Amino acid sequence: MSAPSAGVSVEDLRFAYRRGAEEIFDGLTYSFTPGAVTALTGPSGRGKSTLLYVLALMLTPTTGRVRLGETDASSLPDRDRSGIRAGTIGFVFQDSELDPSRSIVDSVMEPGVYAGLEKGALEDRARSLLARFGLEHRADHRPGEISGGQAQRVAVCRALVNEPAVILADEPTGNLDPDNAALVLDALAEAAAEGRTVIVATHDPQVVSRADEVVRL
Ligand SMILES: Nc1ncnc2c1ncn2[C@@H]1O[C@H](COP(=O)(O)OP(=O)(O)OP(=O)(O)O)[C@@H](O)[C@H]1O
Repeated sequence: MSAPSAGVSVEDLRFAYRRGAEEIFDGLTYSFTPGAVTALTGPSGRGKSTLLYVLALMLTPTTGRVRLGETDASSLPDRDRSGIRAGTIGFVFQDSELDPSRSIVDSVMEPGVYAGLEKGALEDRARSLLARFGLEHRADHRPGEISGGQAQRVAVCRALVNEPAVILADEPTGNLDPDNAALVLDALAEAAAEGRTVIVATHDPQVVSRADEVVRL
């Protein structure tokens, strides 16, 4: 499992989805604090999700840098970026993006399989995470057989399973009732307390009020 890292920062960041399209971020420079939950907030369309994708090394900045620890990750070749992503980053997608052909427990385990973790220990951890979020009875079902809110909690389990140094979550409470939202926020706060860097894009005032730091785009 990965140890918590020295953190994530961006320098003079700009990004455009296409050549000639309007640039997002306008030269953003910011260091995200390890051991803290940082909420990314601001009006729809400002680039909260895009910033998470850039931090996750899924999109390459048009200009500027993304650093993970001491590494300038934005300049690395694709294969190296995939390796860093698998070993260091847990990502909660806004719409869960679970593979319909896999069982829930297999979906939760998948990032650990990519990271080369031992199967038995990985399955135990996946099942205990599902139990924490009240989903142990859904572990052997498929994504088509669970609700949107349950899928969102599964996506959170998937992001936590590797105990990654960096956790990026896109509206992780968007489909949840207040009790389940609190469960997710407790888990993210606990991950931060372990020294991880936790960054959450959100419109949810409950998430913003519980965050240690807030970045408004
Ligand atoms: N795949 C894409 N191709 C082209 N433009 C995109 C793409 N995804 C997002 N955009 C544009 O980039 C800008 C930032 O979008 P993004 O989804 O990052 O904003 P956001 O702040 O997360 O919004 P929301 O709060 O509505 O989720 C918007 O103008 C959006 O239309």
